Amino acid sequence: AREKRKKYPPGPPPKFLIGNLLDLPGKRLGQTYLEHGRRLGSDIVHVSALGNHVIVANTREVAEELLEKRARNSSGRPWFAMTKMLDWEYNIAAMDYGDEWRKHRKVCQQHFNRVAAKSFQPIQLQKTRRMLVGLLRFPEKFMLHNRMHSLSISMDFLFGYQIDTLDDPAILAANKSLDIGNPLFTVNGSLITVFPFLARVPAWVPGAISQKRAAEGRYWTHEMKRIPLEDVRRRMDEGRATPSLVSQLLEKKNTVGIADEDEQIMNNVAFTVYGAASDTTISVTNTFFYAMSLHPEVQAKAQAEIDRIVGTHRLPEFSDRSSMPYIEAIYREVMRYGPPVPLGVMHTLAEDDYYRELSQVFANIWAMTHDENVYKDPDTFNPDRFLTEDGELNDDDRVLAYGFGRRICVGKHVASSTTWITIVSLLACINIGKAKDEFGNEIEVNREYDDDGLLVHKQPFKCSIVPRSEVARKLIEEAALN
Ligand code: HEM
Repeated sequence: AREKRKKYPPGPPPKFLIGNLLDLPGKRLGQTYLEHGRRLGSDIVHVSALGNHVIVANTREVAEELLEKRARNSSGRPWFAMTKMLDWEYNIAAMDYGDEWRKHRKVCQQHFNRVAAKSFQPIQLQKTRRMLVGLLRFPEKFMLHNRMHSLSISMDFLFGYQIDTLDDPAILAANKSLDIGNPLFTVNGSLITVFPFLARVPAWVPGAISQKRAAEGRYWTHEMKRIPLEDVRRRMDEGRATPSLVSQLLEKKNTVGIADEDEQIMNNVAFTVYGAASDTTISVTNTFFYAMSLHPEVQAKAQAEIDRIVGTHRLPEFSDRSSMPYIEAIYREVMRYGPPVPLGVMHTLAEDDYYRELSQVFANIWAMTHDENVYKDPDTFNPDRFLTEDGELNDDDRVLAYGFGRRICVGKHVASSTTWITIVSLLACINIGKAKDEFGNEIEVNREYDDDGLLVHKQPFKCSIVPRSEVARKLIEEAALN
């Protein structure tokens, strides 16, 4: 046993059986593991509990070595007893490395690669303009508009499903299902839930899911799948379906016919993406609102670039993207400053590769994007760090927030264009600043984030949102008519 122990990198001392479980907070894990690493003088940290091992890679070099150079042995996901109990086997992010995953990933690549992802641009543009209208009418509800925005984009391209309210039953079901399933993907989750006799993990153990909660999870997962599928089928029968990934597949099924397996794969892609695409993008856009409310100087510089390239008499289009390095730098900086999945998603390190026993590796994306040796003053929001002295983009173009290796986010081109068009359209039309109280005093912005161990979200905060000019207001109103 001593031999084995020696093979693991350093970590906080484990307690008998429960190991490090009770030492580990459920929040701010990026920071916690970075601090452990610093204290131990190591860029890899090891924690264990109940016979499960987790390795956290704190630097980009270690993550690239383990998850990219050794990708053949580090592209799996653990077998979760809970995945089955929650009926989460549809979820591509949770599938182990193998043929099943490969087939699903291939379909994702076909639809979400850099070129194919362009077909979603009309939807992204239309929904972004709708968000602008919402902000004009109810600016204080910016976080709700942001949620609607992100969800309505993916539900539209996946199912042609239109969302008009956040009380939409498909959205409620997805939220409930994800609330129960997401904790599996956290460090604490992987320390306990890969445990085959999960049912015996007592309910007081952080992250344990009771049988009752699992049953609830199954119910909501079922609803989350049923509602949009029934909707798209009904609209097709009535001849009023708009083109979407699922409707195109059903169309093909009704004409030339397709294998049941292909239908199942497409459905799984749609169900997975509706979870994977929304909360992540929502988190990024809220971080953008937050950063803008604190940095009027960044906003002014961005608006000068927009006015120079786009002018003030039309709204930005995707074709403007490559002409605006400063906006691109803001996109990169938002992703660096507030990576929505700070510890990424675990990869299983196959036996006999690096360490003797099976373990899960997490890439500490937060630590990498806040590494002082790479990013000076990492806690300061500063897009200039992505520009050269003459204002061109520098070569730091890898967005680490999308993860690593063969499991890297397969939706990164979709995510990038949704985020970009949102950022540039908001900057073009509105000014974001600190809100004022009834006496005209600025209200301090709440800086805290909520954190469920997988995703981080800005806590609600107040900011002021006003049209940049009368011309901008008119542009938004005209866009609403299209
Ligand atoms: C800013 C938004 C987004 C961020 C920050 C993000 C981040 C991530 C991360 C960190 C992973 C895990 C990578 C790893 O295991 O190393 C992931 C996986 C995934 N993402 Fe995204 N994502 C975003 C948006 C999207 C969108 C828009 C889609 C779909 C169109 C998507 C689909 C997926 C899928 C299907 C997986 C699972 C891939 C697999 O396990 O093979 N994501 N994402």
